[in-house]
Amino acid sequence: MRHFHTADEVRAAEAPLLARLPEYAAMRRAAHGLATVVARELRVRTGGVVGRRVLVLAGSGDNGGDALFAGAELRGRGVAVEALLLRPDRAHPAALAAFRAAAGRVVTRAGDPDLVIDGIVGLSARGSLRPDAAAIVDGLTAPVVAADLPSGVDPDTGAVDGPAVRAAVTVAFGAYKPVHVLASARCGELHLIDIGLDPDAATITSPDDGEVGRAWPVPGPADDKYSQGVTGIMAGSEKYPGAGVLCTGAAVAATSGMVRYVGHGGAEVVHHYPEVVTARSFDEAGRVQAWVVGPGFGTDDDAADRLRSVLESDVPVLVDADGLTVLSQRPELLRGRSSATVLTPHAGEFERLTGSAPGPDRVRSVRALAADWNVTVLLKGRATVIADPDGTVSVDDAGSSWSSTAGSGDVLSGMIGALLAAGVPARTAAVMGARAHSRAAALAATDRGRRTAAPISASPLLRAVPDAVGDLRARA
Ligand SMILES: NC(=O)C1=CN([C@@H]2O[C@H](COP(=O)(O)OP(=O)(O)OC[C@H]3O[C@@H](n4cnc5c(N)ncnc54)[C@H](O)[C@@H]3O)[C@@H](O)[C@H]2O)[C@@H](O)CC1
Ligand SMILES: [K+]
Repeated sequence: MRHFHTADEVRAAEAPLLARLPEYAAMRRAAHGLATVVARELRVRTGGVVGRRVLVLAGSGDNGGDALFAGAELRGRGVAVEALLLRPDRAHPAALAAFRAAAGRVVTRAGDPDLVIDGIVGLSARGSLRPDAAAIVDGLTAPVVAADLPSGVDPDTGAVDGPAVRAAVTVAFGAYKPVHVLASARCGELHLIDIGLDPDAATITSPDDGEVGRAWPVPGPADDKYSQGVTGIMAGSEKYPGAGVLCTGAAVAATSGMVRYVGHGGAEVVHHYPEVVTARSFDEAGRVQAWVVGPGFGTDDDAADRLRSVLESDVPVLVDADGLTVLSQRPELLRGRSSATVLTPHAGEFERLTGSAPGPDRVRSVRALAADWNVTVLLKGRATVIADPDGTVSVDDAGSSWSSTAGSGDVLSGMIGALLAAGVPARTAAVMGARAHSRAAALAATDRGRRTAAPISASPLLRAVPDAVGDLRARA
């Protein structure tokens, strides 16, 4: 499990550490880790360390101090290090003294370095890069190694509302911060340096692939089709039969139990998946352990009646797509639910549900909806944010955007529905489904082996689900 600590959580954990250690010891540990990573990057990228050129961009706080201390250490390893001080009058005094003592040069122009260390701003960052820093960063061509986090990106929300650093590598000090999962594309390759920080458990986490693989339900010796969970799918319509096919197919692929389909697209579904049992109505469906309701099933009064029937049942229900539109008009349908409810909106559906877009602080917005409506919410995105009503948040970083394609959400909801039917708790099911879904998208984009990825649609994504689950289980 990876934990992502907010700036306040890191500061709370920093206080006892700083009280215990000699002055600058924590910074020196951070700087040593940073210098080690930079030296490794120089070796990989240029074939050596001695005589290579590194530019340190140092702001006015401890983040600049870390970068200058690292610059001093790299000087000791024979690197030609220059430092550009964004606020020369406020540069970290001890770190600047160490840098000068190591014969580091302070310059006023960026030059032509092999690598850049971004020590402009760290945990105390507010807003995007200021114009002077933005102009310098804009002119860089060398790869950037960010100290703690890429400057200009909000540490707690990952929001970028103006110029910001795009790092090739980020070296996190003491703990991962939310920016590292919410804006992973800005961070590049991540390294964590142990500086002796021992923070409490974070409220934002992300499971490892191995944990997802270990928890994936597979049939045991005593299992039969019913004991592994029966998933009910209410999706698709005469107008949109594809949503029913994709959603049902994903439930079939995700676990080994049984899938029932209810709706107007039964013939299409059975044509693709003969193992699916169909019914015309909810009342005729038979026993189901979790429902997925909404993809492509319409938003009229009939759809609302069907949604009501499902929500009145006492099993977990996932509401997606058209189901969310209906719910946004009739939130009272959730009243009295005795079992878990999972809502899986994209940003537009989120706005329909709450009246406002998720905004820059996606974690806060998702938490608020989950608490207000007493549901588990999964907000889709490159970083998918999942919150329980008690405020616990999991984030799945897809690592790519190949799944941004029509019908991909229907696949996701079918997979999560099957996990719910297998008895996996709501937030865990959502985060496991999201992880397998992003893995399947990445596998499909490379056709499970092609060297260069290419765009995909939802059908190859769905076909890659068993390989994705197998991959995750292999990491268990
Ligand atoms: N306290 C410690 O002993 C440790 C601190 N660490 C480092 O300290 C960093 C935090 O340092 P600080 O709290 O001094 O603050 P920062 O270095 O993050 O920021 C310094 C100052 O920059 C200004 N600033 C804010 N947003 C800005 C922006 N967008 N553009 C330009 N300037 C901006 C603010 O005045 C802020 O106080 C961490 O990220 C980490 O790198 C690590 O060395 C670990 C140990
Ligand atoms: K930084």
